[in-house]
Amino acid sequence: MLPLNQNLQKLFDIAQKPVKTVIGLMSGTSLDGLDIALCSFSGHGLQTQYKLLQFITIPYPEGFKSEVQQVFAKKTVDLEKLTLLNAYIGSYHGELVLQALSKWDIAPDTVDFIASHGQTIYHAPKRLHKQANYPNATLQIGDGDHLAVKTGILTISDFRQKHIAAGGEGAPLALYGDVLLGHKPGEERILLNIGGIANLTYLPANNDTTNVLCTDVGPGNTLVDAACRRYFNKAFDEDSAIANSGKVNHDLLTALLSHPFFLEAAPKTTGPELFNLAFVENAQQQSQTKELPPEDLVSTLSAFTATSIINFIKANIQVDNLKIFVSGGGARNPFVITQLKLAFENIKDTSSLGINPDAKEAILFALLGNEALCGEPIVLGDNPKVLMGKFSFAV
Ligand SMILES: Nc1ncnc2c1ncn2[C@@H]1O[C@H](COP(=O)(O)OP(=O)(O)OP(=O)(O)O)[C@@H](O)[C@H]1O
Ligand SMILES: CC(=O)N[C@H]1[C@@H]2OC[C@@H](O2)[C@@H](O)[C@@H]1O[C@H](C)C(=O)O
Repeated sequence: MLPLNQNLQKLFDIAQKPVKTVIGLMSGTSLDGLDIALCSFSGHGLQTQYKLLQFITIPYPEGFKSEVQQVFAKKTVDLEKLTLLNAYIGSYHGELVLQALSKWDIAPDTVDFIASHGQTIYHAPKRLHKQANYPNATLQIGDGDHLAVKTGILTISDFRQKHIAAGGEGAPLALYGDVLLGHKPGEERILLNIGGIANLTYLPANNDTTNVLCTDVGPGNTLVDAACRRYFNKAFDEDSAIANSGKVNHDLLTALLSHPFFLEAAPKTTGPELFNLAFVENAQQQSQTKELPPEDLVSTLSAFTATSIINFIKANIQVDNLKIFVSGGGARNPFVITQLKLAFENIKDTSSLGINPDAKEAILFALLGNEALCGEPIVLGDNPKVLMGKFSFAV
């Protein structure tokens, strides 16, 4: 037999290791920074065991955010800018990984692989683009080859395309991690992530994976963040200070909740391509609330986030003794969490499951990378039965 080339040999050797050291990277729709989770993994599938060894979010500088904003969720963009950002973000994320490793005093060559989500630039499920001849589509940039070459570490990236190729919408991928790490027989659980967009996974007590449901439910923080940027020159509503200083306008709230997205059957996905300030202005026009004071707008948008989550769960997951575990930056938004607590008895953040709520999505990508390298496709109802991710070698 011919020897494997060095890249394939390395891949084979890593796949055989009983314990792997993995970096999971997530750069979400909030554009707040890069989440870096250093984990160790052993096993795969339902036997997966992981430990979070280190976690950091490295905030993006304002200059970087505004560059990305130029192409983010925009129908029309400067194609040169997009091309430049694809290479730049890959290499920049590589630099941030090296910074984090140096801070933790960990040598890059002790990391087996990086699993990188990249930066979503445009999410276009058919429900949004409505062009019969085109499939579901999504675009994440920050090419894995640049990360691999910059860090010298094998990189797995671009996880969402296979999900679409196999019939999905490319999201939410949380399902795969939530089933492997968050399921407990005998307990009705929801794992709710409130990031830029809110999504949830329902894990039934009877262990029936055909009944697992994972879907986006509506805006998480994206509208509140956008209103804070426009009216208060702030990146977000820290500790709900603005929302708590305003009043919820119920006419506007009703108009926001009347969007057909909320009546569509789950699973479904969405993004800031739909939930943006133009959508809010349209609802303000419908409800004749264009003159609303900005703090009332932030209150109403915060109530919109909470109410759309509450409505979805009440309409779709009618089970007794439901336990809800929240993650994502929205878990730190007191206004939203207070409303959720009024609606549901049993709600905590995912740290009570031993899962760091800020790190959960970065851990998810580390886990998906582990599956890509040494897992088997698993059956989860009608969800695509695939292993996702593309391999980039450092040499
Ligand atoms: N102290 C706080 N008070 C209020 N809101 C907060 C606080 N801390 C974080 N947030 C919210 O959380 C957001 C960041 O959330 P997160 O990092 O989960 O988003 P993301 O990973 O970009 O999202 P997605 O899962 O949609 O890709 C901030 O933009 C802000 O809206
Ligand atoms: C296309 C895209 O980037 N979607 C994100 C976004 O952020 C939250 C929600 O919308 C979710 O569907 C998804 O991310 C998580 C990690 C997921 O796929 O589970």
